[in-house]
Amino acid sequence: MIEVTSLTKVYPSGAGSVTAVDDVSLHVGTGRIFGILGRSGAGKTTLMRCLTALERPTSGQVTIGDVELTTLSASQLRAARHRMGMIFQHFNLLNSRTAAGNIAFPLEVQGVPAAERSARVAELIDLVGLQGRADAFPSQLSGGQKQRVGIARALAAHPEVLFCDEATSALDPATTEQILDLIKEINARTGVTVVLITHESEVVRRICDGAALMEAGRVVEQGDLLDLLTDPTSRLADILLPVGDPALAGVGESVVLSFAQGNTQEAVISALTRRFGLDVSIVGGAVEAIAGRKVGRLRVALSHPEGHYDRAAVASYLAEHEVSVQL
Ligand SMILES: Nc1ncnc2c1ncn2[C@@H]1O[C@H](COP(=O)(O)OP(=O)(O)OP(=O)(O)O)[C@@H](O)[C@H]1O
Repeated sequence: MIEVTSLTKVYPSGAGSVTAVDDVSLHVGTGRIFGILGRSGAGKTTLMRCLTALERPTSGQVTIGDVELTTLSASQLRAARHRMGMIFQHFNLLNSRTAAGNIAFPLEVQGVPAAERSARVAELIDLVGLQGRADAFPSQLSGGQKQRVGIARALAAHPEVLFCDEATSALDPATTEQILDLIKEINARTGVTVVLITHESEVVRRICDGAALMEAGRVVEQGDLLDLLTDPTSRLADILLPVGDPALAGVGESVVLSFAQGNTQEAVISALTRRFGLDVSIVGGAVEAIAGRKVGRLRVALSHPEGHYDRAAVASYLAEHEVSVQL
């Protein structure tokens, strides 16, 4: 479990200061895959550096498991960091060491005996799908293979949390998918909690079960991904499953219908026409398999020949059919 409480990080800047992280509170349950999405400059890297104790916050607390990082001494912090794995956008491998040598490195630093180290490295090579490449140097590996080495190295000491800092931003779309799927598989097999910071909505859509949206140093939304995606007012939902500009609605009232269920949405749309006499035109829509469910958002323009309709009845009919809407 990760608990962040009122975390603020202020950097001095020229004559003034920059608040890179501004009063952020976050909760990430054990074993979850949690994505922190934000544009460049939103404060993601600074937040990640505070979570991994590479940076001391100006104020606030970070608790990982049962350890409150902000109260630890330098040596206690080093020990706490052994319980965290990190992977990076540019892999940060040692070019003079083979894949196996890179994976073994943190175990050497921690003084793990040679025989135990080689057994663990062999296990990790298998886990990340690098069979046959253990003796290759980073310069002989593709970007995706380098990130597999990075993941294996991060997992070497059995961390409680795997932190991923823009881990797929340097990879092409197909390799990105493979690496994300690998992270998801590792989470399922080992139960390691995963925290990803990213500016790519695909990362959150593909593997996360929880997410936060960061803007100008603040977390403006956070929670269970399915709850956010089925909340018609969610900004994160608009980013992850965009459904078109309300201005394109033309005649009628533009509303978003959100659902996380089977194929009943077509029936719901026709019921709006049959039962309530509404004209419904579809402006835009997106349906994706997210967190193991089929999740959809649909922007429709609603109008009624008489100019008004029973909004409460429509809202409760939709709610009965597990379709969320804000009317
Ligand atoms: N060491 C520092 N000194 C001064 N200002 C900093 C420092 N590190 C970050 N900042 C400022 O804090 C803000 C947030 O930066 P941060 O790198 O955390 O954002 P980000 O969301 O990770 O962006 P990017 O994806 O571009 O790295 C920015 O305005 C940045 O200029």
